This record gives sequence, C-alpha cells and structure tokens, in this order.
Amino acid sequence: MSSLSPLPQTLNNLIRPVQNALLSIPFVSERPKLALAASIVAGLLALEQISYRRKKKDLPGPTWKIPIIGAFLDSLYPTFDGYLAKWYSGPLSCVAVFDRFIVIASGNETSRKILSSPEFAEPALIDSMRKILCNDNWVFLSGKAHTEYRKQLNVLFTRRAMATYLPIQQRVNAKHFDLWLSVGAKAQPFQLFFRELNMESSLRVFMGDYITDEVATRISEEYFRITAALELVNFPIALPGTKVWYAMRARQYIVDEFMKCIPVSRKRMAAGEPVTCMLDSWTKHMMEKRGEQGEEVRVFNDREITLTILTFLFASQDATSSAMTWAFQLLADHPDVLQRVRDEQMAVRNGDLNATVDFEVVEKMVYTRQTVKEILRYRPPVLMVPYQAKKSWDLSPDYTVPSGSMLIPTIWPSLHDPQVYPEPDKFNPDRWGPSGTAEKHPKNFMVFGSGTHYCLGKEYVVMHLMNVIGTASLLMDWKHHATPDSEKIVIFATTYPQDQCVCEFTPRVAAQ
Ligand code: HEM
Repeated sequence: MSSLSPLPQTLNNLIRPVQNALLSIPFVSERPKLALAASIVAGLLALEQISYRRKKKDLPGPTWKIPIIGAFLDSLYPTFDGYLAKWYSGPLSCVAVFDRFIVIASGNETSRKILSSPEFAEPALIDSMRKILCNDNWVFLSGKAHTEYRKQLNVLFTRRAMATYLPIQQRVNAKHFDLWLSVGAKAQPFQLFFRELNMESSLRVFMGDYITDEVATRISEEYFRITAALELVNFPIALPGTKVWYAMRARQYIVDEFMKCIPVSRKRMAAGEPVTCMLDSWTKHMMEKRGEQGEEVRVFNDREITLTILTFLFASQDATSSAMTWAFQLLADHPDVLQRVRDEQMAVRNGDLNATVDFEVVEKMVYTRQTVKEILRYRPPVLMVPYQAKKSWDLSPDYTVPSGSMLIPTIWPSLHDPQVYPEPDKFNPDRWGPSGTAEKHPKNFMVFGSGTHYCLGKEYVVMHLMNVIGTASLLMDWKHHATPDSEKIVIFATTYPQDQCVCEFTPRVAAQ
C-alpha cells in the first residue's frame, strides 16, 4: 500500500482513459479531445467536492476532500493524538476516505444511539472484514437472523460453561508464567509475551488439545497478518501482497485446521468422553437436541462452527492482549493497588497459593474485579466500532446522516467524561466500589459496545483477566521500566503503550 501512486500520477491515470476514449471517436480532432478530457475530469472532481460538501454540511472536518483518496494517507498511520483531536472537535465530525463518507460520533448519547439502532445502522466491521472473516460468517447477519443465531451461542458463555474453561486457562497461565520467569530477570518488552498467553489460552479453551502445539504456534504467527490488516480503511482491492491478501491466506490456514478438529470432537462426544473445551461443549450440546429449558437446539454445520470460533478468536485476541498489557503496566505503576489485589487473592484462596480457583472463588474477588474494570475504563482496548448507515438518518437534531455512510461511535470520551468519572485521568479502582460512583453510570461503560451486537465474551474476558492478574500477583513480582513512551498510546488494531511495556519478572519469595 505504501507504493500507492502520488496524487499527480493518480490524476494522470484518471485523465488518460477519458482522453483515450475520446481519441477513439473519429470525428473529434486531437487538441479539442485533450481539452475535452481535461474538462470532463475537472467536472468529475468538482462533483466529488460538491457531493462531499453536501454530506458534510456544518460538521467539523476537512473543508475539502483530497481528490479521489480523501484522508486515505492519514488513515494508514493513525495516531492517538489525531483521534483525540477529532473526537473533541465536536460530538459529531466527519472525514472522507476514497468514496467512503465517514461520520465520527464522540458523544455518549450519539455513540450509543448508533450501536443500539439496528433499524438504521449495522456493524461495518471495516471494509476488508468480509474478505478476512468470509462473507457467510454469522457476524455479518443482521436483524432477526443475527439475534436468533447469537441466542444459540449464549450456551458457550454460561456460568456452567465458563466454569469448565477455568482449569484450561489456569493450566495455560501456569505454563506462561514459568516462561516469563525463565526470561524475565532481564528487562524487555513484554507485550508479545502477554499476547502469546492470550493466544494459547483462547486456542486451548476453544479447541482444546485437538490442535497440536505446532499448529497452535503457526496459528499464533499467522494471526499477526490478520491483526495487521485491521486498519479502519484498507486498500480496497485484496491484491496479492497487500495486507488483506496475507490476512485472507492466514484465515484459510486457521479455518482448515479448525475444520479438522470438529469430526474428532463429535466422535469423542458421541462416545461419551469428557468435555475438554468449548468445541466439545458445543458438539455435545447439539447432540442433546434440547437445551436446559427444553428449547430446541440448532444444529450447526462444520463450517458454521469453524467460522463462529474464528470470530471468537478474532474478537478476543487483540483486545484481550491489549487489556493484559495495560493491566501489568498499571499494576506495576500502582503498587498500592497491586498490594490490595494480592491481599484479596490470599484471602479468597484461604492463604493457600495452590488452592483450586473455581467459579465461586472468582466471584469473591471483588476488588480484583474493580481493578479489571478500571483498567478497561482507563485504557480501553477498542477505541471505535465501525458501523454503517442503512438509510438516511436523523442522528442528531442538527444532522442527518446520508444513507451508506460509515458511522464510527467512539468509546474513549464516554470513559473519560469527568462528570461521570471524576478525575478521569487517575487510575482508581475504588471508583467501582461502594465509595465510588462509576457503577451508577452503566451507559458510559461502552468498553464492550452496546445494543444487539454488544460483546458476547465480556464476562469471559473479565474472568480471564481477573484470573491472570490474581494468580500472577501471588506468584510473581514484576517491575515496569517506565520510559517516556509508556503513557503514549499506539494503535495496532487495539491500543498499546508505545514502548510495548518493558518489564522484569521475578518469582515472589512468598510463593517459593
Ligand atoms: C478486553 C477484551 C474485549 C473487548 C474490549 C471487546 C470489545 C468488543 C466490542 C467493542 C464489540 C462490538 C460491540 C458492538 O458492536 O456493540 C465486541 C463484539 C464482540 N465480541 Fe468482544 N471484546 C473483548 C473480548 C472478547 C472475547 C474474549 C470474545 C469471545 C471469546 C469476544 C467476542 C465478541 C463477539 C462474538 C462479538 C460480536 C457480537 C455480535 O456481533 O453479536 N470478545 N467486543
């Protein structure tokens, strides 16, 4: 994409076909043909500006659109400060990229309205997403079809289901903590280590041991290509060598591997063998034909199962890695909070470092839960959720969104609203406790979206994060080597500290 033609070349490319077409008309002579070609192109460019200005109306945003590409070059290298400036330029603002007119909502009410009005807006999931996740993926369903499909997936995230995931997660956590300790005495960026823990945790929870270690490692490597293609706006055609093209190849590998697991799981469940992962729970549930309330169970085919689990991986991987990176950084930078997490962990485990942590124990981790919520509020992994307008829509009293526009509700301003979260730039888990007011404003906590598409894995991920930081706090000490870049936010699909969280991990004396 960096080889995109510079603007004059692009214009040249636009004029040439018009000119060639005119030259092929025998009765128009050479020079007027060139003049005519130039006038047609100038006319088209003028029309483009008129169309942009008509849609823009009084919204803050560039006065003119850069011909053809709009703000494409900016969108290749988005900066957090650039986003902040946009959000605080007004509750609604706009920009155009290629032929896409984009309306950015930063007010809490307008953002929630976009997320919760399925009649007017549906997830856009970024232009390239249909190519990466496959067009027949359930996440692209809308209305009743989406609701019905999604309802059938709830069984994978019930308390009972999540209780079966806990031991898998703990096994993976222990393995990765050992790895961190084996390399952790030397300060180094830990962001990728956190990502690896999450990837293995997701793969083992979703697919158990049906995938080998080699395949799990390759999926983890391939997945980088998917993350790299998650830019808000991508080059529109998936030409070989583009990020989207690489991401599609990575998806194909993952899909092929997932497809192989399903018949094996089905066979084991039919033989009455124990459930070892989400896939097992799901295949077993489908064999039972009736749910807990006697409702009919939909039987999904292998491709549907595969693509659904692909969306779980897709939805969880980057956001959870981001949350975990911020979690370790923030806890190291706030030793008082870390100490309170530790104290609570000791208490809920009755002082036994090797105690089994089941669902009931997790539910007693009140302060640890508050801490996770504050991490997610203070440094939300997902900043924006792209939607698109299904029809022309009066989004605010002063502005009607044109049909087909991309709509981007943003999350940061709602989570840093001083009226709702006093001293919003202070990391303070107590704001979620009885002395704080944060719980009184659930509408502002849009970390997991809102409306019919709100995050299906939200309880799952909070439990996972509580579990990781809770156990880590007992087994390890870690030091964050803060640099001038630690507080700078970069965006690689989700948010991260610019220096990738330079840490040192050592075993905790009390844990030995
Ligand atoms: C900290 C981690 C996570 C964050 C911040 C997060 C955030 C989000 C957000 C903002 C949305 C869009 C909601 C909307 O359009 O209103 C979403 C959707 C979704 N998330 Fe998460 N998520 C996280 C982890 C997970 C995990 C672990 C899973 C699964 C195991 C998951 C599964 C999903 C699914 C399936 C959707 C699409 C739901 C639908 O379209 O109906 N997420 N998430």
